[in-house]
Parts: sequence; structure tokens; C-alpha cells
Amino acid sequence: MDKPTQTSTESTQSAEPTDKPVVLITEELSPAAVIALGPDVEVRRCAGTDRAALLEALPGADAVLVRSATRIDAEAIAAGSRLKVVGRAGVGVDNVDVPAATRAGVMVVNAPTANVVSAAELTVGLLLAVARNIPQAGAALREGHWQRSRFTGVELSGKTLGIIGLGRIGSLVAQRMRGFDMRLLAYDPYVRAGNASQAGVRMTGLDELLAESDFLTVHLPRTAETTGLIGFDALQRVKPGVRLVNAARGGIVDETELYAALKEGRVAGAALDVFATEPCTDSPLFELDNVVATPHLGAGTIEAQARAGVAVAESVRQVLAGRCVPEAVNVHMGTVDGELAPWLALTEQLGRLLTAAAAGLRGKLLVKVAGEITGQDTTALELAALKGALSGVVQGDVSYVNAPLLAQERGVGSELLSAHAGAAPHHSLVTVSGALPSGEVVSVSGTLAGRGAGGRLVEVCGFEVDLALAGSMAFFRAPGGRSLVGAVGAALGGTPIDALQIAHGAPVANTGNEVLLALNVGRPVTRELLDEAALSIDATHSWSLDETA
Ligand SMILES: NC(=O)c1ccc[n+]([C@@H]2O[C@H](COP(=O)([O-])OP(=O)(O)OC[C@H]3O[C@@H](n4cnc5c(N)ncnc54)[C@H](O)[C@@H]3O)[C@@H](O)[C@H]2O)c1
Ligand SMILES: O=C(O)[C@H](O)COP(=O)(O)O
Repeated sequence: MDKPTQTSTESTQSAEPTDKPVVLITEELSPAAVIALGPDVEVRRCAGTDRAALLEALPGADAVLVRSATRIDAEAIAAGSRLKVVGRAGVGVDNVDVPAATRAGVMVVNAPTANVVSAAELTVGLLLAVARNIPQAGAALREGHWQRSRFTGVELSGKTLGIIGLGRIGSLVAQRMRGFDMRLLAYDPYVRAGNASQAGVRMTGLDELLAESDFLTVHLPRTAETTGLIGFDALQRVKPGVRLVNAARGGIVDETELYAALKEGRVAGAALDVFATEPCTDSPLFELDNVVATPHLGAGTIEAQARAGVAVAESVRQVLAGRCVPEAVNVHMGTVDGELAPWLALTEQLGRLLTAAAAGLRGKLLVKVAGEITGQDTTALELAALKGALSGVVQGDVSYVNAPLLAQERGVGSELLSAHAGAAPHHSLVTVSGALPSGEVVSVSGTLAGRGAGGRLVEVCGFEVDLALAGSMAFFRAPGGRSLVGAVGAALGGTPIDALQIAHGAPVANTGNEVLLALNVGRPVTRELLDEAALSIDATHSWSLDETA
């Protein structure tokens, strides 16, 4: 799809058939997101929090665009029988069952950087609010109370800020709070201390951070490991009088334990933007004077919403157009630029051909890339070979998303070897190889003849060929030295033969007296015709591939 010039077609949820891919939007997104989706999709809407409506709308959707309030769990993924992508217009994907999406071959994309500045700025606001009681003082004033001493606060300057999770947002918070003359500590076992110290942050263990911090701020993803991390134990170990901010995810701070610690005064104040269950309107925490609360507003700015909406809409368009995106949460394809794209298609075809030649898939798939193309990130070619190889042996859809999982389940491994040398006489070459049960190695190699040109098959099992890798193809390995062409032609009956090559074993490999007969044929060759032709020339091995399907 090209850059959008018109907005997409919009409709409320409808069962009307449409030619365009359907993008289901389940939460409030920036209008810029809908514009970015472009005219080639039909936009439908439903409330993601209305479970019944969501499950009813999902079967008609090719893509679903959500924020944090829509639960895309295994049931929702199963309901989305034609779903190709879940787009999360924001950072956290804890509301999406990513393993279930992966198994179903559905790509999950997010906008990992779109709202981080807004979230960091809200955190700064919450730190100031909890230090100076700003919202409480304002609310009291509106009720007619001019109470200056009641709302006496504390300074940030000179205090220690403990940052739990020094990722994108934690780092932006650190950068900003240095300007407030705070001493910065961070706990994040996955961050290198060297990088942190350059940013003026000292990495510590969690215990030390809890014991030394006057303010704590949480910037973790919600995972099994982080849920309840700031619970009874951690809150026993804090510096008495600490003030706590959580603008990451509800549930990381245990709300019941926090309530107890606030009541006791061990925690002097808390500012919470996120809650274990959202929306949250009647928490006991809201009864406490020393609690500041906002309704999950971290990403709630015009700028962040526009960035997140546009970024994820762009990714969804790309995925619907069959392209790969770097923001995919559950596919790791490296960088895929325009130049690599035709090589992906070629490698997928080679994978399919290999499975046909090897009559199945087992052991390990080796993907060798040589020549100029190795100047690029070729990681994705390994996935492409797996996708192609599996599509011949797996019931149901194989995609870049579920190919590694499906391969793993079948005990099939893969390896990518990339070396500049070894492509001659071609400018670039991809070879996919695997083993037969006998241990014999089967390989197929292909190249692209030029910009916009289709793939060429240049090697099959050690035999040199030069054939278009397209349409229907048939292959026979047979003893040489006889008239094979006439026999095969007769056996294939009226099947039009567009191109036929007889390749002799040497010099590519020691294939003895055997020859390879490779044909581009005008229509798919049935198993019966293939067997008949193979019998007529005493072929030791025959297979066909239909690339028109
Ligand atoms: N309130 C909002 O509206 C809002 C807006 C944006 C993001 N968020 C949330 O903020 C959080 C942080 O986002 P981010 O973009 O900085 O993510 P990030 O992935 O860049 O950073 C998270 C950090 O947490 C660390 N981490 C992971 N598990 C850990 C553990 N068990 N112990 C210690 N550290 C651990 C990681 O190493 C990483 O450095 C996420 O939960 C995100 O969903 C909330
Ligand atoms: O993870 C995020 O990006 C934030 O929590 C924002 O969530 P939202 O899109 O629902 O505001």
C-alpha cells in the first residue's frame, strides 16, 4: 500500500462483506491514526470493554487496534479467525495474550516510544504533586478552605529518588529529575551499570534502593516477576516517610499493602496513575488524604496520542500489505527494507521447494546467503525459509510469526549462514538445504535476475539449472544416457511444457551418471501423472511444486 492520501472508509460494526481489509478500532484513538490507516482499509469500531460486542466484531476483522482497556486474550484471538495483526497504540502489551497470538500466527505490534515522554512528564508531575500536596490543596480551596499549613510539603532537591526499572521512561525520568538536584538510584537487573552512571544514576540492589530512597518511582512492565514486587516485604524495607509514585502498571504495587503502609505512616504519600483493575473509581486508597490519583493519564497528551496512533496505524498497514515491521513484538526479523523484500519471497519459495524435494521436513534447515545481499541484515531470510518449508507440511496458516514455534514443535531447527563470497556467477545467492531420512543432503539455490525480475532457480540437489521459480514445476532424478524428454512428455499427456532442462551432475557435485530433469509446466502436475512420468524414465526421485496456488 502507498502513503494514504484519503481517509479510510468508516463504518460502525457491520456484517456487510467488504473487499478491503477490516481494521477494528476498540478504543479512543487520535483522528490522525484513522487518517494514517489510509483509504485501502475499512475501519469499524466497537467498544473494547464491551466483551460481547468485541467477540462479535472480531471474526470480521483483519486487524484490531487497541489501547490498554481492551483484553485481547486467547478467546479474543480465537474469535478473530482472519486476524493478521493486533496493533497496540502504546507501550504495554500486558492486555494482549502474545503467546496465543504467536501460536495463531497473528502479529502483535506496538508503539514502544510514542508516549514515553508524556509518561515521564506525568511522573514528574506526580512526584511534585505528592511532595507538595497540590491536588489536595486545590480541592480543599474549591471547597472554601484556605489551609496553608495543612498542606505543607517537602522539597525534592537534595533528596534521593529510587527508580525501579531504568528503561525508556525510567531513564527519561532520571534525566528530568537531575534538574531538580535529586540523587538518583536505580534498580534494574537488566541494565548495565556503566550506561546508568553516564546518566548520573547509580545502580543498586532493590534492598539498598528501598532503604535509601526518599521517593520511589516505578517504571516496570507488568509481568509474572514484577506483579506484587512492591508488596508487604518491600514496603517493610522502605525508608520511613518515603513517597511512592506508580505510573507504570497497576498490580506491581500491591494496593492493599500500600494502603496499610500509608495508614501506618511508613509511606508518607503515594501518587498512582495506574491500578490493578481499571477503570478504578472506588478504591479505599482514594479515602486517604496523602494519596494523589489520576485515571491512567500517562499517555494522555495530544502529542503522545497522535504519535502512538499514527505509528501503530502505519505498522498495521504494512502488515496488512504483507510486509514486516520492526515494531513487531512477537517476530524478530531484523531490518527489512525494500531491497530485501523480493529476497524474502524467493527464499520462501526455496523453502517450499526444499520440502517438496525432501518429501517432508526434518532435522535442520540451513539457509546460506552469499553475495551483495549480505551487506544487509538478512536475519529475516531464515524465517522466510522456515515459513516456506513449513507451509507444505502444516495444516493451517504459517506466518513469519508462528513459523519458529511450529518448527520447534516439529523438532526442526534452522541456521543462517551469511558470507559475501560464494555467490559467483550471480551477484547474490540463497541456498536452502536439509537432509533426507537417508542422511543425503538436499539443496536448492535461487537468485533474482534483476530489479523487479522474478526468482530464478539455479541449483537443485547439486545440479546446475536456470529456470523461472514460478508457476507449476516438476522435477525428476533419473539415470542418464537415454531419451528422457520424449518419455516424460508422453507421460505428462497434454500438460504444456514451457521450459525443460536436463542437468548433468558434475561439475557442481558428484552426482555420478544421474541427471536432473527440471520442467516449468503450464498447469499443476497431479501425483498420478508425476508417478507415471517417473516410472517411464526409471526416475529414482520425482516431485512437483505449484507456485500458482
Ligand atoms: N501510565 C501510562 O499511561 C504509561 C504510559 C507509557 C508506559 N507505561 C508503562 O510504563 C512501564 C515502563 O515503560 P517503558 O517504556 O519504560 O518500558 P521499558 O521496557 O523501556 O523499560 C522497562 C524496564 O524494566 C526493566 N525490568 C523488567 N523486568 C524487571 C524486573 N523484574 N526487575 C527490575 N527491572 C525490570 C527492564 O530491564 C527495562 O529496563 C510499562 O509498564 C509501560 O506499560 C505507562
Ligand atoms: O502502556 C502504555 O502505553 C500506557 O499505559 C498507555 O496506555 P493507554 O494507551 O491505554 O493510555
